[in-house]
Amino acid sequence: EITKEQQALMKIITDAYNRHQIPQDVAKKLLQDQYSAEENFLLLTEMATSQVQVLVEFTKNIPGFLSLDREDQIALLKGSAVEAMFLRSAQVFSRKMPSGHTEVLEERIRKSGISEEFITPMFNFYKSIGELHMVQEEQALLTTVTILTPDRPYVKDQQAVERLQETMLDVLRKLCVLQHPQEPQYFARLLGRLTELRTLSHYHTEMLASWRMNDHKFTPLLCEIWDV
Ligand SMILES: CC(C)c1onc(-c2c(Cl)cccc2Cl)c1COc1ccc(-c2ccc3c(C(=O)O)c[nH]c3c2)cc1
Repeated sequence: EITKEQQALMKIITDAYNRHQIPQDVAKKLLQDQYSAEENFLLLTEMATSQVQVLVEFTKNIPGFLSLDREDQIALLKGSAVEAMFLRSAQVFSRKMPSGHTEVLEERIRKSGISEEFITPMFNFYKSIGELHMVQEEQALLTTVTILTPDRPYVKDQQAVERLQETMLDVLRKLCVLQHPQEPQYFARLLGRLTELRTLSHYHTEMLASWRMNDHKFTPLLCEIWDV
């Protein structure tokens, strides 16, 4: 019983999610043939920077987001960027990119100076997302729900964010029932992934600290969004 408004909302968000992707010429750089830890780190930094730009554009298309307090918009983007990028890169793995980016992306992540203690949970997450076989509407809405998390640091008007997130959760819940009728727990499993994302986000903070200790440089955009 998805209403007409909810269908319109889902279409806006899914179209925006599909429209805002890393440009193919940037994604293709993953296929170049240098595989040193240094080269991998530089390429992943380029991917992440491009992905953040794509994420900012996508977020502007979330109905109601631009009506939030300007500083809260920034706080939501900073607080959710890593989680949104885990979701997006997870979809690259589960989509089994035809252009073979999947294997190459995995290879570069595994050999970019990330310690094994973070690699294991990261790829377990990628596997658990792949097993959900989300349709693109679910992927777009799950990313939107993640961005609209009210309890990020420095968010002032949490109620306003909560109202928006609840609207999106209601659509996502109905969509899950429609798309996975044989699995009544599917929506709950999706929300369980959001908990896993928070844990990965904490690991990511340590990954950044370790890269910085080894004198790795990030781009100005990543320094701004990750306060590094
Ligand atoms: C600063 C660097 C070293 C970093 O720090 N933490 C992480 C990091 C890591 Cl290593 C894992 C998860 C999240 C983050 Cl932020 C990263 C690298 O982040 C990314 C972000 C996004 C892609 C990514 C997205 C889409 C596509 C795509 C398509 O859509 O067609 C094709 N190729 C894609 C590549 C890859 C790597």
